[in-house]
Amino acid sequence: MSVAPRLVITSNRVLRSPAAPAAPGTIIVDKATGKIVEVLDTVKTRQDFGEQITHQEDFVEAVDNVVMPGVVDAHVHINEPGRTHWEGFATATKAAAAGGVTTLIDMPLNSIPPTTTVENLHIKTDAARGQTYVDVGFYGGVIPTNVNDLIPLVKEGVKGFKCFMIESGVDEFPCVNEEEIAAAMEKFQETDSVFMFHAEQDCGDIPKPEGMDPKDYNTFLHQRPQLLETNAIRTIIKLAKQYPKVRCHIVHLSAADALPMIRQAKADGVRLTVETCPHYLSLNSENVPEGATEYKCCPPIREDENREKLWEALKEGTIDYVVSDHSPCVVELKLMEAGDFVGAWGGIGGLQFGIPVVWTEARRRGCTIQDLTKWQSFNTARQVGLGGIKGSITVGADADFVIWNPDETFVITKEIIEFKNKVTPYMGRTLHGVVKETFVRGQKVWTQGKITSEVALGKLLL
Ligand SMILES: NC(=O)NC(NC(N)=O)C(=O)[O-]
Ligand SMILES: [Zn+2]
Ligand SMILES: [Zn+2]
Repeated sequence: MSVAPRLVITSNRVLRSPAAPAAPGTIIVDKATGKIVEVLDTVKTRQDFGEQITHQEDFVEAVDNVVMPGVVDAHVHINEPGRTHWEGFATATKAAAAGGVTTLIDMPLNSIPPTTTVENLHIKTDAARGQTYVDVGFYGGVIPTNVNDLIPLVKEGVKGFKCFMIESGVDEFPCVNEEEIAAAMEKFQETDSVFMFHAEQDCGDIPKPEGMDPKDYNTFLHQRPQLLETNAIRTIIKLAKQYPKVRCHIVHLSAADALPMIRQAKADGVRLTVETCPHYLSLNSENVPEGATEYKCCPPIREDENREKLWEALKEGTIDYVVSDHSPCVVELKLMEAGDFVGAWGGIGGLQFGIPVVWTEARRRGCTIQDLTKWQSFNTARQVGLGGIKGSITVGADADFVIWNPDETFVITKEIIEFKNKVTPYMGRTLHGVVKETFVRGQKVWTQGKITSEVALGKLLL
């Protein structure tokens, strides 16, 4: 009688889902399908599995390291094709694997062409195929001219749509006005697709930075006040009420001033979800060094007091989850030598460091690994329609795991960064939370600081 080969992982700290704390467990995976077939609540031994273990490395004893559902990073800019020198599929997904991210969802802009038509989506997926070390899904974009492309993109399997309410930073992806948003909502109300907003809206109230020092972070902060975010979010909530069937989502929330409005909208039953990012939860404007443009992103990193309010909102569930918004560019466009905050590209490189950046802050606020799983794996998976498949360790789900040590620290250096352009505001920081091994559908893709799969086995999720 032949036995089905298994991968077995044991640990004293298995975190199955946000519903229960870490506890001893044994996870049994069918190697043929990459699915979890059984989860036991005791730590078994190698002998318990006999011939079901065909290779020594298929029995993994994590001991006191945490075994958690792989992170689902639902907001990443991979700029291939067209701007592959900014970021490509191979480098981005290696960085993901290194950071315990087993699924990422790619944003529709910064690659050329942007993902705004079915044809463009195919150009994107052709570029991705065979290059990804983790699983990758795709968002479509809403721009002024593609209202008739939206439903076809939904049918192709995009995981949602992003639009901008202010210039996006790239010419190929223009922003939309209220009328154009409403026209897109007409389409989306027949679907379950999520409509995501870059929520900054200029109602003629941006002060010009004239006479201000471009190397001073406050000059940039002054140009992107909280008001832009509250303007946009007020508009989004108004439109969401007009189209109550449409799932609306605010990406990368930075402005705590918008929280009362969001709380009220959620209490009123508006279909609204909200994300924030590790940089808004860990960095503050008071500590941005002069000319340090690696900190520039839109909306901006704000004051420490604002950051604490974001933490409160995350803990209470007003903010639903945390994503990287990894949006890098080539070093030159960061204008680091000039230290010009006004002219530099806005976007932060941070994929790979989501777990340690959030965990380092979370642990000193009394949050748990359960919370982290909810914010970075469970809720994000559910958001993009992958609940039950990704984001939890449960029978029938994909065997996507990150094994990590929450108590160990490490230092971020250029040498350990896997993403293409080694620019990040976290450089030199000592963080808690060391990723040891990453598994995607039962295959070990990362161990001991290295990629372990010789071929890129990531799946495109369409
Ligand atoms: N063009 C961009 O990638 N923009 C991104 N830039 C940031 N966040 O600074 C974003 O998500 O808006
Ligand atoms: Zn954005
Ligand atoms: Zn983004």
